[in-house]
Formats: sequence, structure tokens, C-alpha cells
Amino acid sequence: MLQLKDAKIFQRENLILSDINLDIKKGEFNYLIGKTGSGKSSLMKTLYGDLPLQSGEGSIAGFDLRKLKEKEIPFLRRKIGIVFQDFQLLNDRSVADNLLFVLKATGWKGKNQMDAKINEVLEKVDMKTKGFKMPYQLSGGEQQRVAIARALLNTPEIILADEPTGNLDPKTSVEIMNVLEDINKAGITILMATHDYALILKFPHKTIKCEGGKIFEVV
Ligand SMILES: Nc1ncnc2c1ncn2[C@@H]1O[C@H](COP(=O)(O)OP(=O)(O)OP(=O)(O)O)[C@@H](O)[C@H]1O
Repeated sequence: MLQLKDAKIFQRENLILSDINLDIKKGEFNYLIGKTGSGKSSLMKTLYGDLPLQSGEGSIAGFDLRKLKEKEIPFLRRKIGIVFQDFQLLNDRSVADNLLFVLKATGWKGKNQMDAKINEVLEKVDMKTKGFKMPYQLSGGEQQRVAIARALLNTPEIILADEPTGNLDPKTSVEIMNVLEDINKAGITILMATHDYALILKFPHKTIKCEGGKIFEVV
């Protein structure tokens, strides 16, 4: 599902991580941990095509990251669901219209089909009755549920979540983890960057640490 071999991660010409070897199989749930500035986001960005893979080999959801062309990035993003710390919802439209916007932007047609898909993903995150709400009328946890629903729209093979609980209180963080756990149990692979060791203890999974410009598995 996701492989990096002898990869180096750069921000422009600055080397952030080297000797990266990573192999995440379909259905796994992995954490990526490490101090602020250790390179977690840079690694995630490389995986979703926001930073180019300049050295080594890499593939995700069937895409070769070394050969990834600008025009292929939208297709890669349909196979990958991305969830951010700050939700990144459009504040000028309702929850349902946020989801409709993504469906239209990714080539969906047919109102009935789109409405059915929106209902389906909102149901998965337990937000089916809140489609009419504006994002600013929702709590942080509810906004993150919508952001997860948005990530599910194109039935991704893998979800990359960069500090998805970073803006949430501990109780809400656990609720969001339960949503992610359910999604993972349904077969979607998850890689989640986090600072939150309490969550890792509560929901144990394979954990990869970024430190000193390298990554290694924590046992
Ligand atoms: N756009 C950028 N241009 C140049 N350097 C950057 C850029 N973004 C991040 N960096 C540098 O890359 C390094 C890794 O940052 P990164 O954001 O990947 O770390 P992180 O582990 O995700 O941190 P955090 O937990 O704070 O998000 C840092 O030294 C940072 O200063």
C-alpha cells in the first residue's frame, strides 16, 4: 500500500529525513510520532504529492512517487484521504455543500448519486443529521468528523491524518480515534501523525518515530 526505499525527504533543498525505509501493508494502522520539527509533516506531504520525492523510491496506492507528474496529483488524491489538524473546511458553505464541492471537483455527476454518497459518508462519522449546518456552527470534534467524511468521499485506499486530534480536547480526541478505528476496521489503511502519547497507549498500533533526521519503529 505504501513503500519508501532509501528515500530522502526534502523541503526544497533542505534535507529533513534520510535513509527512510517504510512498508505499510493494506489494512494496517500506523502512527508517526516525533518532536515538533522532526519531519512528520514533511514525510506526510511527500506521500500525498505536496513535496516531490527527490531521492530513493516510493509508492503509495499504486502511484510511483518518483514519477508522479503534476497532472496526476488529483488522481493520487482520490486514492488517498487526507485529514489535517485544522479541519480545512470551507466556511462559506454548509457541511453537505463542502462535500458536494469535493465530489464535483473530482468528477462526480448526478445529483442523486452525489446526495447518496454525502449521506453515506456523513453516516459513517455519525453526522447524518448535521449536513445543513455551517462549519462554524459545529464543535471542533464535529468539524473533524466532517473532514474525515470528506476524506472518505472517493473511497480511499489509505488515509493520511496529520495530527487529526491536535486541536481537540482529550475526550473529543478519543471520539475521533474511535471513528478512525472503525474506518480502519472496514479495511482502510491509516497513517496518523500525532504528538499524543496518551492516545497511542489507549489505541496501540505500530509506531514509527522521526528523530535525528531518521525514522525507526518503536517497540
Ligand atoms: N515550507 C518549508 N520550507 C522550508 N523548510 C520547512 C518548511 N516546512 C517545514 N520546514 C522545516 O522542515 C523541518 C521539519 O518540519 P515538519 O513540519 O515536517 O516537522 P513536524 O515533525 O511535522 O513538526 P510539527 O509537529 O510541528 O508539525 C523543520 O526543520 C522545518 O523548519
